[in-house]
Amino acid sequence: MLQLLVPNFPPIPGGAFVLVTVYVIYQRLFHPLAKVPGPFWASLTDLWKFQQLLSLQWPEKVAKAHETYGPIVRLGPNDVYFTSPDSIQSIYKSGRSMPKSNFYSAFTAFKPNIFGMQDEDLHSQRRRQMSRGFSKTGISKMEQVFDKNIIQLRKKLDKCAESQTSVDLKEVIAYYMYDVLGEIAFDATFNSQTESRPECLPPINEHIFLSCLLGSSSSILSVSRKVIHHLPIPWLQNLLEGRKALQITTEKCVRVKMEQASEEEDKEKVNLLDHLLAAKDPETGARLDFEDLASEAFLFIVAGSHTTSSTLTLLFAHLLSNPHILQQVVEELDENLPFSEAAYSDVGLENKLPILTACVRENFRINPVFTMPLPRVITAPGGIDIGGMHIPQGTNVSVCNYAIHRSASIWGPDSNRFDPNRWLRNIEDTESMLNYLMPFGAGHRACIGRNIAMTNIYKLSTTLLRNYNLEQASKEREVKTQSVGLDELATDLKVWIQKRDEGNTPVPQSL
Ligand code: HEM
Repeated sequence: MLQLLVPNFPPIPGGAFVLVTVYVIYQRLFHPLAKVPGPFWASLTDLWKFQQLLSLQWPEKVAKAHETYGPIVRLGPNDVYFTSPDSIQSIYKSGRSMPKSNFYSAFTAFKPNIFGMQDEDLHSQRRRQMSRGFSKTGISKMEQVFDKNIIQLRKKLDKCAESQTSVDLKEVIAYYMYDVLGEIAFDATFNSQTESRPECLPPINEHIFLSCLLGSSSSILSVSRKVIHHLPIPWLQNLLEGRKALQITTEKCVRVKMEQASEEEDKEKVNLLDHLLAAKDPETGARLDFEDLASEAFLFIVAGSHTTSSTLTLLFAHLLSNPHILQQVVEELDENLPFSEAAYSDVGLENKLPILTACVRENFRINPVFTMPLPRVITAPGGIDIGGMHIPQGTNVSVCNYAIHRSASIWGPDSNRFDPNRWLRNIEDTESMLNYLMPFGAGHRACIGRNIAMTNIYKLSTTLLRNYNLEQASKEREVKTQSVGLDELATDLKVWIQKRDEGNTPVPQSL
């Protein structure tokens, strides 16, 4: 009798249809985040994020979603993104009550390192163990490594100037920064400046892209990490091979360093790994094991080299695309720095060079390179209010730095324009704008390598702009980027180089 009343649907698709309908109705109408606006598909599935990452335009897509839906946007079934003015404080500066989400587990290559750790106690212990290496005193001991590598870079530029051949600044800066990182991280000599072959550069993009893709569906991470090895998809296998290659390089460097360290117990600690090799657990006195050391060494390369070289390349790209601003920077350098030093010290440069400083900040604002999601989990049992909306416990919440840096309600209607002058108007505006500038993240998990990055940015930009005339070889003026979670200039940055004589200020052709 029942069979006569119930239509004869094939059992599995029919059941699936009902389940999907119930799921959609729940996510759209009854889920605690149902009222948060956002793209339809994003409220149903993490695949929306996956797809945006695949487009290599993730930060632009997040900014666009904010433009369409407002300062609070649901970009995953359990993910909410913010550009409201209070969001940086609420999400990143609330300490341990907002730990990192499971997204970060996707970055684990050996053990979780300081970047990926979700255990807050372990994180603060590791950060203490590392902090001396990253301090101002620690960095001053690295100065000779920076200078030696700048001199090597200058030799390459001198040759190009003499032979009147163009040079790709993006490439030479990447070689410079990789060599610097190898030395300051664990005394390794990568020789990429000497070899000058793109294959010498580490496959950082592969590792970051793989991690961001896997992390975008963090609830199924333990399964996807295993399954991915068996998927016959060449580009995915390529990403896995990239991560493996990075692991092998790091393992080799750490083993060499460990052997040396056992012979040089009392030697002055200059590189970052030295400090970790000497670190002891405050309670047990135990040293870090090989995997701990390799995890952190892996991170130094991944987090330090490409981020800094991309930032520098983008800074040069913006200056070369805006010749009138470049000229102001060069005039400021001419007034403040003696001619022809091999490499300038960065001490005091930020105050001495307000125009360059404004350009550095504006470059960080318009093109922060660390644009991957930086999600935190709300652990407060009753949830918290952010941007005037109540967000329940267990939700992943993020600020995409690219999106908040482009928010017209914070930066004004010209928020998409590279305009360093916005930093030079008055001190009150500058102080308030700095609260919304977060290229290095914010709060207790913010970048520990910030001073290393800033030292290199100031040293290299002043040294090159004081001693060379640079002119973009291509007529392309628009600075286009692509993102695998870390952003970089989408094209090369070919320039013509001319060595400057004292007092020979460049006159850009387009002026
Ligand atoms: C322009 C260059 C750089 C940028 C834009 C940058 C950006 C960032 C950001 C946004 C974070 C925080 C991520 C989060 O909240 O999850 C971070 C963390 C970190 N960065 Fe950097 N970084 C740069 C250079 C460096 C350098 C040179 C090093 C080291 C050699 C470094 C090492 C680290 C480490 C170890 C962390 C984890 C800190 C922690 O969780 O306590 N970074 N970086």
